[in-house]
Amino acid sequence: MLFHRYHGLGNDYLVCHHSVASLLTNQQIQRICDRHYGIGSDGLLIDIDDAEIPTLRIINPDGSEAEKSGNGLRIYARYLSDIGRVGHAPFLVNTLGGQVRCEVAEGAHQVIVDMGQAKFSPSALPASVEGDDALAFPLVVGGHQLSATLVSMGNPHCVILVKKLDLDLVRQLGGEIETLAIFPKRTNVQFVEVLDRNNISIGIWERGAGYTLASGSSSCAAASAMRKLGHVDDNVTVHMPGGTLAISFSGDFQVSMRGPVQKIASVTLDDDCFWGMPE
Ligand SMILES: N[C@H](CCC[C@H](N)C(=O)O)C(=O)O
Repeated sequence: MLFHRYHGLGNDYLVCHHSVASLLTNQQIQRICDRHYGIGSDGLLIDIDDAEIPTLRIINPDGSEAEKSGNGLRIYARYLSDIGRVGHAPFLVNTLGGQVRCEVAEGAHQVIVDMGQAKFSPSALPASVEGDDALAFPLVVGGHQLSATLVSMGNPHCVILVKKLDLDLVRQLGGEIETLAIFPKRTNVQFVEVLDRNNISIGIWERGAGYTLASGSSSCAAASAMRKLGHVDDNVTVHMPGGTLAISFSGDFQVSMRGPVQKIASVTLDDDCFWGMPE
């Protein structure tokens, strides 16, 4: 079975055709994503090419399915370019979290994705929080008084504004916030420090993946929350441990993301990877 391994700012994914994915159980996908017993990855991207518009499914390392992934979409767009299915003209991609527009820039190392509209209604995540939006609301987690803003990019995000970013706190509290009862489908988590009106620094805890070096939808959500709160302007550089993404806003919180993609390898998986697993 053939997999293609890419990363976007250190948020790495395996890509495979749906004819390969259809042979795999959810347990086997989790094994493939394991960094010791499998190839290792922050998730699996499944290319569904039997429709006129390319369709992407996104499976997290814990086997859960995500509605959208920003780095995943940039990687998928680059993969479609590498296999010659698209050129440099913009094209549409369908995801569970909605249709997006992608463009692979010259040289294929930069990809632009119009990620759709940021939504602030708790019901969009979903989250069981009263009101039309949940902006800078108090959340007590692990004895810490936090200020949370909820955003949907098609997938759910809980954005925590802090004075000073502490990545250890992201690792310490991320999993507890991810699984709070107010998030029936769990949530992605970002801790955000506003550097100035055009720069933010974020730490990421991903739903179904844990701490990651970068996240596209998290960057969009964090920048959108800070814009909604009036802390940033229409163009924001998001600084993450894995690198930076350029986020820009148009209209009513329509979010565009531009950033790099690199191919690492194509990998043929040996069936022995699954030896000893329950049938
Ligand atoms: N784990 C996320 C999906 C991947 C998000 C991240 N890798 C990105 O680049 O947006 C979720 O369950 O919503």
